Amino acid sequence: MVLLGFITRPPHRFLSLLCPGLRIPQLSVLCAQPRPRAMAISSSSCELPLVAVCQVTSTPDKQQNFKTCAELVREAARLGACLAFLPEAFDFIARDPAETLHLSEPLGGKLLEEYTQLARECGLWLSLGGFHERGQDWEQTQKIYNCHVLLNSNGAVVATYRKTHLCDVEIPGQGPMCESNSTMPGPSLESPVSTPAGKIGLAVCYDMRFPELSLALAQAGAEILTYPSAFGSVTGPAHWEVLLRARAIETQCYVVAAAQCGRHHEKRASYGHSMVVDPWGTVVARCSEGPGLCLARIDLNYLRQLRQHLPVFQHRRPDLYGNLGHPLS
Ligand SMILES: O=C(O)CNC(=O)[C@H](CS)NC(=O)CCC(=O)C(=O)O
Repeated sequence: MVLLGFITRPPHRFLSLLCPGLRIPQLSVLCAQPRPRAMAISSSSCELPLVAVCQVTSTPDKQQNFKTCAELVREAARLGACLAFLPEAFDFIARDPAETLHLSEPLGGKLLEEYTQLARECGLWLSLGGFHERGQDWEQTQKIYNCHVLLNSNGAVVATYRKTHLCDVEIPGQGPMCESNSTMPGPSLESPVSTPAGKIGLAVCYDMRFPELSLALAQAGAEILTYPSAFGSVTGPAHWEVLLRARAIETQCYVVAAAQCGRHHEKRASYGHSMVVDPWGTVVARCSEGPGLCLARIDLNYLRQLRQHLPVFQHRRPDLYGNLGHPLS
């Protein structure tokens, strides 16, 4: 007999963990609870789209960074992923703003061309989480954008989002960050984009601290929120997972966060712990400290059921606090 019932706890679909940086043999199942029968009949897990999250330690060496990212993307494709996510600054992390500007390229430059070839070769979509982009106003401003670029499996640019909240902060113990020294804030949000894994809302790193942005993306139809990041080593342990899980729970979206990890150069290190969070707030895949890959299946039926059972978007009171997160552009 098949029991169709209320979902009493999040049904965990295929959850595997792959971190080549670790010594322990990988491909462990993160959550041991069996899937409720009612969910098992709604969709077979191997038909669900698989996404891969890549964790790297970018340095100022662009060619080496490309090699590392390309290896992970090829591995993601071999494992059956339809979409691979790379972190903020996947192209490079420089030692100072002058070097950042020097190493930056336009979207039509050589590096993006290499990623176009890679997407085509592997036949998967790529979220390039934070490209140091020389925009159209480069000649006047001599500043760049922190641009999240989405490529389809033909290597075509299907969307770009330029980070709107710049990280100008001074956290004791972490060293000052002043992104606006080299970077211009993006002018607008980007409507969620249809991909083989679901509708993706684009953001970058520090943007995750602004729930207004995630609400705007969710209200515009996002099913997956993406926060490619290079989180610091002090804010990381304190805030990273809490913020990502909060964004997932309150928007009822999957959250995919590819992260930088380890030491980039003598002055800078990142926290790592890339993860995928499901709309219930469960971390369904995660990397550890080192470079590597983790994978998760995206179950949009589960997302829709959860939104029916817990209809927070129908319970909002914009009459009390305004229509936060509206409109998109
Ligand atoms: O510098 C580059 O090349 C790319 N940009 C970044 O790495 C940015 C600005 S320095 N990092 C963050 O936003 C970290 C946010 C953070 O750590 C937090 O919100 O706690």
